[in-house]
Amino acid sequence: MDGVNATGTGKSLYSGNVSITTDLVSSVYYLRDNSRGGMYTTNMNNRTTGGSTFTDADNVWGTNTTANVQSAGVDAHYGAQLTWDYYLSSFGRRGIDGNGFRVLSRVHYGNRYNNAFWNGSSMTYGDGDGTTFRPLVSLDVAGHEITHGLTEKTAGLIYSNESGAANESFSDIFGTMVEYSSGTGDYLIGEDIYTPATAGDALRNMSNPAAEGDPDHYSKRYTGTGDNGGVHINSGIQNQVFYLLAQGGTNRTSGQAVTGIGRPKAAAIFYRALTVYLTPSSNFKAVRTATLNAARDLYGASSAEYNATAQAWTACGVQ
Ligand SMILES: Cc1cccc(C(=O)O)c1OC(=O)C1CC1
Ligand SMILES: [Ca+2]
Ligand SMILES: [Zn+2]
Repeated sequence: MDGVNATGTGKSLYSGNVSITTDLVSSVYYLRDNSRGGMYTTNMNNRTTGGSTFTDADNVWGTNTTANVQSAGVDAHYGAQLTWDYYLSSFGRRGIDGNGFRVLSRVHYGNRYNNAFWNGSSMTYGDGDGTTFRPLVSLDVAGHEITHGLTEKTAGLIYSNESGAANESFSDIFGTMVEYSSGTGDYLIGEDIYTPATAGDALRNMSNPAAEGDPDHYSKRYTGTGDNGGVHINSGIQNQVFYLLAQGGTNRTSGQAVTGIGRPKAAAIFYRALTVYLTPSSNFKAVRTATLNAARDLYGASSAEYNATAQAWTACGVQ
């Protein structure tokens, strides 16, 4: 039944008080957004099956604390909303499939569950155990998980070894872009959710991957079999390429400098590479080629943007 779009007030865990689009049906508000493909957010009640769409009587949701189960629902719903808006306003893409794909966000999954994942049709967020993780619903995580869906529906990068590390990096890149779209951002991944007792750390660091134990240069890549061949480790190489291309700077391993072109242009190059050129088995060399093709298409073969793209990959050891 089509309800009436309403603007609710969401008291989130990590983004303060935010406006969220909700659905009014017979005097009850639902955490559903008919203006964005019908995306909706459910409460899993700390189980791993079932779940029901959050409802509310007065369209004011959560209390900015975990004491109210709606708070995490607000973050997940807001994160999905910002991710939809980012891809639509930046690239004209309506949803992860370009055809208004209806995103489901599931929160309070499992018991003290230290994970967040995309399962092919929905994002799922655990509450964390309170020591390693707080509820995993921050903006960069929402953007990260939903981008796994976009990657699945475009390049389909196989989730192991270098194609898997590229897959992970695209999710970190666009999770970060979604976070910045909120008005404030950083090049840390999961800083709001990771180890609440330790300030300043994160799951990953794009400006200095080594700060979280990941490589910033191809010569330092992990070649073992853990983590599906290091998908969350070697992502640091491509994350560093993006950071240097966007912001400019010098790679700590090679000492090579890169002239930055700004986040929007760097994101446009990586988005076009992902959605036009890459294939399931693409490795870092193929991503370099794809981003050069994208930069040529967007800015010209001898443009500053093209040259900076080549410079960034070279600085990180991918020729
Ligand atoms: C916490 C976690 C564990 C395992 C896989 C992922 C995954 O989605 O790759 C994961 O979530 C993240 O990396 C998000 C970005 C913080
Ligand atoms: Ca961040
Ligand atoms: Zn991921």
